[in-house]
Amino acid sequence: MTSLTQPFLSVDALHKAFVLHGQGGMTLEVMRDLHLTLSPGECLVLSGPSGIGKSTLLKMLHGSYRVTGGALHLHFEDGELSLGDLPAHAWHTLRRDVIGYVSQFLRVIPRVPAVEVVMEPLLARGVDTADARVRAETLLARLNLPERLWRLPPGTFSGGEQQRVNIARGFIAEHPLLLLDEPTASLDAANREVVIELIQEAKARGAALLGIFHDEEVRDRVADRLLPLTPHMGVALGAAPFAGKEGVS
Ligand SMILES: Nc1ncnc2c1ncn2[C@@H]1O[C@H](COP(=O)(O)OP(=O)(O)OP(=O)(O)O)[C@@H](O)[C@H]1O
Repeated sequence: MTSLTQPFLSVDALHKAFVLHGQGGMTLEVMRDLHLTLSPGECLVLSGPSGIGKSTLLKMLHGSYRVTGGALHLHFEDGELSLGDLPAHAWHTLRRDVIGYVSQFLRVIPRVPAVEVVMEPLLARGVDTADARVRAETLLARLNLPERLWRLPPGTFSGGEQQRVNIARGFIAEHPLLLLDEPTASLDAANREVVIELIQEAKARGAALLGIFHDEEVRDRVADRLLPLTPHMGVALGAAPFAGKEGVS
């Protein structure tokens, strides 16, 4: 991968509609004319009421939902990449090397121990197994996951324990773009603090972060800007600078 540019991500006139095949092909429009830019080292936080399309935007940026109009671009020093028309194998490479995603819930794989779930993104990049294990254990310890759990599959872990495995897996590979969908939702205060630190460290190393945080304290401490999504998405290009309150323009 080559160097990142300013902005690193741009979203122009984005449109999303779902076709509901179970409802006679009815169309549900959830996003219209969304614009945003995101630079390296910056954390942009999406806000707005439930159902407005925050998670849908992250899923389009991670390739799990199709874009129905407009453009998504990543900008590198030697050119730009349009995410709207990428083949599946390109998404695989992009998710491995460029775009990380931390959702609220861990996708549990039966029989795979927690530490291996966390190591996997590094192994996919060819990092040596011993090195990957040390880095995974360091993160799990930092997130206060008891050592006795590291070698167990996380299927039976509590919600907060699973979420910490998920966070470790999401942050371990230091992706240049990180999508965070309520990563602190079921964490206690001490572990929320660790996640805030991980986000601040990611920003310091130049990662661009786009997140959803319902916890106002976390949001206020990590956000450089807020992007309030409004019905029908008349959202101005590049949201207003963040001044500690939602919707400041
Ligand atoms: N796969 C899908 N098929 C059909 N409709 C969907 C699909 N995914 C999301 N939607 C709809 O899109 C709208 C936006 O959902 P989304 O999850 O993005 O909202 P949100 O802003 O993240 O909400 P919340 O804050 O409650 O998580 C909702 O009306 C939802 O029902």
